[in-house]
Amino acid sequence: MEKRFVYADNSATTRVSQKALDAALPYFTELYGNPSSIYSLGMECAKAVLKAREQVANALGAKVNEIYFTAGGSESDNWAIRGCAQLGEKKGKKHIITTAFEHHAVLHTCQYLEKLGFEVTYLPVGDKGLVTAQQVEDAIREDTCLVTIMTANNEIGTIQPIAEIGEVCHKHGVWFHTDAVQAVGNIDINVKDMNIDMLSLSGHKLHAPKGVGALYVKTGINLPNLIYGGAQERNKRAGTENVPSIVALGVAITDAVKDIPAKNERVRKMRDRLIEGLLKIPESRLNGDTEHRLAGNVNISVRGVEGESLLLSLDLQGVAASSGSACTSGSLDPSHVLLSLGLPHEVAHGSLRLSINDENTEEDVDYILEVLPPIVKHLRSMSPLWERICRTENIHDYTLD
Ligand SMILES: Cc1ncc(COP(=O)(O)O)c(C=O)c1O
Ligand code: FES
Repeated sequence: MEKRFVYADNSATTRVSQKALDAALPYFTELYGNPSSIYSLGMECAKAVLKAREQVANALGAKVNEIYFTAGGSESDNWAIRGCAQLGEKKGKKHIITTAFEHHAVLHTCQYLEKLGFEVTYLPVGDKGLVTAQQVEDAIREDTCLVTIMTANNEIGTIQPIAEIGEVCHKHGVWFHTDAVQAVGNIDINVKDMNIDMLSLSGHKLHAPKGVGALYVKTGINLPNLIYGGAQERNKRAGTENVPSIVALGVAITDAVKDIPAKNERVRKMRDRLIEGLLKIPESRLNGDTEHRLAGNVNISVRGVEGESLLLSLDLQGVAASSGSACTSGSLDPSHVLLSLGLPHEVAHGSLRLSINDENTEEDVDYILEVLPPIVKHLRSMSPLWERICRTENIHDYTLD
């Protein structure tokens, strides 16, 4: 098969759609006003920001004044969690519930709050990467101010029972925030039906640019500022708006939430063919639940090889993928998500995430299935770790066949 470029890392980031780019471009050139200015050029821009706010609100089933634009998923997570902690502290509530496999934007914020005297419960996610509403209910205490649990995991794609978790939180009068950065555009979301009080999303995961995102905050929650210094975002988030990116986010999210079931059916078929093909590699396993899983997520561990080596070899063949998450791929530490499933370090290290979407084709799948197994075979033939595994576990070393 001829060498081709296959982008299979859509959980790391996505391409900006042509439509989103076209909508944004005039706001760099002709329509460069400051939305706070009162002359026409400024007001044009303020109108564009309002339209984008309506588009984001519609995509989530929220009200326009419940949407705040931010600089992305990490900022939204920080704002929601630190804001709720501040509100909770005033009422003497200094306990937070989250899971062991959240994105670092959530985990590191929680760890920071622990240093300030908060107590955090990190719920275990089991070997499938799922939590239950019952686990949340059992962990709620008198002094719990916030539950923050991601809608879909960025590494293994597992989808949590958000509506049930939200219901339990409301029963006990606890705020519920969800990091839906990986979920928006991939599963249908309605913040009211799903009992969500706060939700983080990020533009670059849904075909808008990097560095723009939003936080949904339910009416009635008076979240304190994360950034002070101006009246933007209804006095809550200072700083001149990133108008072109906000416009692009409005357009991109409107498209992203259209016809999700139909889009997913096609993506899921490709994903399942990938999984089936890759699991033919001896001593490989799929990480995370098979059913409650994003349609485009494949996460496999291949024993006896390093995830990093797999990535480099795949890159030479034109395939862009990821090992663990984008941040962890730069380091040699195994992913905290895979460790939270109970995988031994050795297995977690040999993990590969392929995240496809509706821009991928059946030919992409064919290509990955053609190039990956020989890469594994080659890497194993040079791996002292694989040799040791074969020797100690009496596995037939097929790389020598
Ligand atoms: C689940 C999750 N939360 C938060 C983020 C951070 O988003 P951003 O890159 O927009 O700050 C990411 C991106 O990797 C993510 O996957
Ligand atoms: S990009 Fe997701 S872990 Fe950093």
